[in-house]
Amino acid sequence: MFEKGLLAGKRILITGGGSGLGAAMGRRFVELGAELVICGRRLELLEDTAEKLRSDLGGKVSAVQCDIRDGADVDAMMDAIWREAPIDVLINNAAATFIAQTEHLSFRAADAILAPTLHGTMYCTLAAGSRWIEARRKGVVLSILSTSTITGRAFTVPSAMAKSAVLAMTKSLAVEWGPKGIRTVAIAPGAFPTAGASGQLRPEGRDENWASRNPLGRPGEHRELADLASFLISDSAGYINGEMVVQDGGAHLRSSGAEDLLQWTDAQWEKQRAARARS
Ligand SMILES: CCCCCCC/C=C/C(=O)SCCNC(=O)CCNC(=O)[C@H](O)C(C)(C)COP(=O)(O)OP(=O)(O)OC[C@H]1O[C@@H](n2cnc3c(N)ncnc32)[C@H](O)[C@@H]1OP(=O)(O)O
Ligand SMILES: NC(=O)C1=CN([C@@H]2O[C@H](COP(=O)(O)OP(=O)(O)OC[C@H]3O[C@@H](n4cnc5c(N)ncnc54)[C@H](OP(=O)(O)O)[C@@H]3O)[C@@H](O)[C@H]2O)C=CC1
Repeated sequence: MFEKGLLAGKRILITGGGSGLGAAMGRRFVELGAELVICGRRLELLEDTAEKLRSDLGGKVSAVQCDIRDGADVDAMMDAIWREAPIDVLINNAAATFIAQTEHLSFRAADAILAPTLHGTMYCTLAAGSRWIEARRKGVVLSILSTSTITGRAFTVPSAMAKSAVLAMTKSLAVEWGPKGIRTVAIAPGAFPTAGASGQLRPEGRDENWASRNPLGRPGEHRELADLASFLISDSAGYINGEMVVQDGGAHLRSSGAEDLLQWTDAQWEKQRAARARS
């Protein structure tokens, strides 16, 4: 679909690049010629992913441990990256979520979602953007959001709030940083099964028929998202700025994806809380 060297010469940082969609995007970017840096909290996972990419594809891939909830950690990571070479693209992919009845969320639980998904994303964007602007370099920020930015989403309210805020950031910075050569873009994926998303969002007992209710009758494939991301960060998309592309098979036109949970009984929610307390 793409020229082999579509991303040649680009150095890309993916937050949460050790697993799930972050790892899938990383693989595609390296296939297309990019140099990759992946970060997250679990160094062993990151090293394993980086090693697999290097041995499969032969590209330059490095792993950095960083908790994006901590601004000082983000700055230290960016300093270390910049000492080697500046990045050209930041992928804001790391995030957290879980299903819960909102009235049962403690403040700490709300912060557990908002801290990486909103604050961490802002810290990474600021840390990359300020360095690009100081050096008068071009850059691209691609944020992985959600269709909850359009529909809202019951039972994952802090995630919907954080993703909507990052969409506002994407649109606002398109205007403020566009003149400085920095593009900000976003993808709103529908359901792309990953261990992280399934673990947090699809506990045992939740409706199994969600994929068949998608207008296209299937979930997304990681490769499809990775291809869209590759295009959006490439020079071929150089005139796309401030936009969020929805990639969900049309699912959000039908429902937000949380309506099955409205049927859950208090007993089911109680069971969900108890299962978490035991884990
Ligand atoms: C059409 C459908 C499309 C679907 C769209 C989906 C859109 C978004 C998807 C995603 O984001 S998928 C990515 C999912 N991946 C992850 O979440 C991975 C990262 N996860 C984590 O870091 C953690 O699992 C966590 C969920 C953030 C928890 O992290 P943390 O270590 O900070 O938590 P704790 O210290 O254990 O607890 C803090 C606080 O939060 C409460 N809490 C934690 N989990 C739950 C839960 N499942 N339910 C309710 N409350 C929870 C915990 O009890 C603590 O609060 P207090 O008890 O101290 O008050
Ligand atoms: N899969 C899906 O269906 C959908 C996913 N999305 C979005 O796609 C993105 C990827 O999700 P997905 O691949 O499914 O899930 P994963 O759980 O695999 O990805 C989350 C990644 O973020 C990292 N991460 C979490 N917290 C932090 C932190 N504080 N600091 C640094 N890294 C962190 C995790 O690594 P570690 O734990 O090692 O830190 C992990 O690699 C997310 O933004 C998600 O909201 C949106 C809609 C649907």
